[in-house]
Amino acid sequence: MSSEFDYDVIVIGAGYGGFDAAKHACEKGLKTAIVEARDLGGTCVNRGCVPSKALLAASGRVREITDTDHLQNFGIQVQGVSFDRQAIADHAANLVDTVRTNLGNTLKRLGAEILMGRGRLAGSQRVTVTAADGTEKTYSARDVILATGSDPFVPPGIEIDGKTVFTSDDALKLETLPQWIAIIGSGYIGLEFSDVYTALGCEVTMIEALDRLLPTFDPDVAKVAQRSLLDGRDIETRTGVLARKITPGSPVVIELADFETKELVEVLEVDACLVATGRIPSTKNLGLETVAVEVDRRGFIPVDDGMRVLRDSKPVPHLFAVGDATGKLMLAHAAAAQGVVAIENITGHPRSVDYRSIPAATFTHPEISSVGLSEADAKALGGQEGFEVGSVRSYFKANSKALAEADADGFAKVLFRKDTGEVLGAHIFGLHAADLIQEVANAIARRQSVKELAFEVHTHPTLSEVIESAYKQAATAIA
Ligand SMILES: Cc1cc2nc3c(=O)[nH]c(=O)nc-3n(C[C@H](O)[C@H](O)[C@H](O)COP(=O)(O)OP(=O)(O)OC[C@H]3O[C@@H](n4cnc5c(N)ncnc54)[C@H](O)[C@@H]3O)c2cc1C
Ligand SMILES: NC(=O)c1ccc[n+]([C@@H]2O[C@H](COP(=O)([O-])OP(=O)(O)OC[C@H]3O[C@@H](n4cnc5c(N)ncnc54)[C@H](O)[C@@H]3O)[C@@H](O)[C@H]2O)c1
Repeated sequence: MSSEFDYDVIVIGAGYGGFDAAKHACEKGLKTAIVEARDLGGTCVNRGCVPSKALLAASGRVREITDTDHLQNFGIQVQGVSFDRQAIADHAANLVDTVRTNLGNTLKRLGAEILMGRGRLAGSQRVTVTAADGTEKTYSARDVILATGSDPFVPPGIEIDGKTVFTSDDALKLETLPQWIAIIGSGYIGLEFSDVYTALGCEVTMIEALDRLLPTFDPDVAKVAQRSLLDGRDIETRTGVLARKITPGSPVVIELADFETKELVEVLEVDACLVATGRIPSTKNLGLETVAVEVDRRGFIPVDDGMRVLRDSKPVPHLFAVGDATGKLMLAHAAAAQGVVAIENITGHPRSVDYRSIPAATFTHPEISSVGLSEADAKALGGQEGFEVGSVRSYFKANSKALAEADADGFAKVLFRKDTGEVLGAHIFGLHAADLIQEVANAIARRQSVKELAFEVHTHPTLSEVIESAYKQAATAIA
């Protein structure tokens, strides 16, 4: 026990960022407390990754066994497929319970103290916790980690009733399957839910403010993904239009305005609407003013790559922040990695987060994944540092395993330095892209060159040979 302080470390927020920080702190022998205002596990476990992947798994099965054309390739006929919406919803809810319980048990087993309530800074090295009954208690800690995560962003003019107009928080409960649903936003959440809804028989209209769909993805990957995941499923789409007013009810009324002129262009009447327009940090009322820290324009806590909170661009002693609240990469594994890095620095082992090697995946059928630099950023870096960027594509239709699965749509694009061969990034659309990206992520983490990677032997026949083929093409291109 720390004699001077109540705890060595207090973590505010028990999402993946906070959980991994607290877990690693306990493993390092630190006296640790973790404060949570809502549910252990945060967004990912309760309202994010975990339930969404459960819905995608169940609806994916429905898609598979109702895809008669695909099954025909194997000589299989299936008739009369039915599913129970509530049972699918229960599958997701039960998984959430299991994962949340496991997470709590892990923290208890490791000796972390769980303080249920809302935490806020009360000056340097002090945290006040307000419990649900209003009682307050202030604790001291040598180091404090802010891990308060994020919430759905709802643009002004959009009214949420949680029944007919909702964010992912409510959509994950799968309380209804509307006949016609509009999805606002073609990012991660919009895409994953369009996959779930179309598999379960809903008609979807997708609305995107920017002038192209899937604007956050590699443009070439986005084109192929759009063809397969949206056009191929008869999803109606609108681009360059903002959902400027949405009124819940029956029907839900959506006013669409031109993104540039802001003039009304269309009014849609649908059965339901999912608002998937990004997320904002949960950094209000955190007591940041007590340590004179200012959040940025969008509310994110400024941090360096060692996860130290910055005040006037300089680290604030004993104060760290991790996860979505920092806005670096709003992904569960990124939050977890940041939590571990914060503890390493607290325990005197200097470490920083290597964002370039953190992969991302969208769990549609098939999946989309990426790691490292976009092609535009790679070329900009090349311009600054004086190297040329190479780009190769390897297609699933040339892969025996994908052909055996009769699921050979897609490709992997690998970006590399033409001088050294160092891998700079990869963007994949295709079967199991979320698993395939890890190999490239590991290569980027080690700053490896395609010159060596091209000689690494891959199991035949596996989808991993799509990456092997890309490495070989890249090595040949610079030989
Ligand atoms: C629908 C959906 C699907 C997703 N799918 C994926 C995926 O497949 N893969 C992936 O990597 N990421 C996914 N994400 C993103 C992922 O959920 C987040 O990046 C991750 O949860 C961030 O973790 P965090 O610890 O920073 O914050 P959070 O998980 O948001 O946790 C923060 C916690 O802090 C608590 N808190 C906030 N303020 C206080 C306070 N003052 N006092 C005490 N407690 C407080 C909150 O109650 C919450 O429990 C998904 C997100 C959504 C919405
Ligand atoms: N598989 C995963 O890892 C996963 C899954 C879901 C969510 N997430 C995380 O959650 C975050 C939030 O996801 P998201 O899909 O909500 O955000 P996003 O930023 O990925 O996409 C939001 C989209 O909505 C559009 N938009 C914004 N306002 C609009 C308006 N008024 N009208 C029309 N379009 C509008 C934006 O142009 C953008 O394309 C992601 O950034 C990601 O980090 C990750």
